[in-house]
Amino acid sequence: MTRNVPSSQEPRSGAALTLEDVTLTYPDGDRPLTALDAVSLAVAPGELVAVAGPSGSGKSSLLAVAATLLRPGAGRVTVAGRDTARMTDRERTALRRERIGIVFQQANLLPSLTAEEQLLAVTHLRGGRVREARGRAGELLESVGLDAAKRRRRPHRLSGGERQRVNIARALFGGPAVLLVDEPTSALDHERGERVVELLADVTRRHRTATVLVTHDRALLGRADRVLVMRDGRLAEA
Ligand SMILES: Nc1ncnc2c1ncn2[C@@H]1O[C@H](COP(=O)(O)OP(=O)(O)OP(=O)(O)O)[C@@H](O)[C@H]1O
Repeated sequence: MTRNVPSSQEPRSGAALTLEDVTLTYPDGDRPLTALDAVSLAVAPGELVAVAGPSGSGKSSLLAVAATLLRPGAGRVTVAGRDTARMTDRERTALRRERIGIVFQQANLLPSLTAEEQLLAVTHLRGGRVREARGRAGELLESVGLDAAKRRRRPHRLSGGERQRVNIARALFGGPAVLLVDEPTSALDHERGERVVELLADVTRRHRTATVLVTHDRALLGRADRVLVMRDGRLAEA
């Protein structure tokens, strides 16, 4: 279902994620390579924005800047209303942990932990109470479609799609304002890929995350509220 979300790329007040005129260059011999060229984007809570575009066009760079993993050479990135350039490294790390959920292509799950423990490890890292977190971990895994038996399985006993569901539940566990997803279906067949994108649309609405989904797969774009295309480091409406 497409919802009535303003289609402007201009940063709006109330957006959970904004990029304003963001430029990113990588060193490349004598001439720096411009991976992001004056990119602006605003994503509202509960909105799913898909970014398509050819290989090497800058999609992963966009996610890395939004995740505050790379600092732009120019422009501004705000997350949950905070200007990330004005933060110390420590504050940025805390912001990333607490407000940003990241889902990469491969579900980077720890082989020795059960699905439930993958989520609880996040609590442990943050110094939270594992006992209280257990109920929430169970609920989240249930909500992404893992029943009680599967929640007790280690990754090698889960399917690729189920592993990606655990990955999504883990990214949601801390209650992020922003969810950044890079090619989540690249290791899945088409039908499983579609179901994972359906799930992303669903969690975006239920958890009110500002979600950016990078995908090569044009067939998956129909689930997004907005589709943008990256070409040579520039972002445009599809
Ligand atoms: N660490 C780096 N150092 C130098 N150049 C880089 C680096 N990372 C990416 N690039 C270059 O920046 C450009 C954008 O790369 P990016 O990975 O963002 O593209 P992409 O659209 O995500 O590609 P793909 O769909 O193949 O993953 C490409 O020309 C790439 O070669």
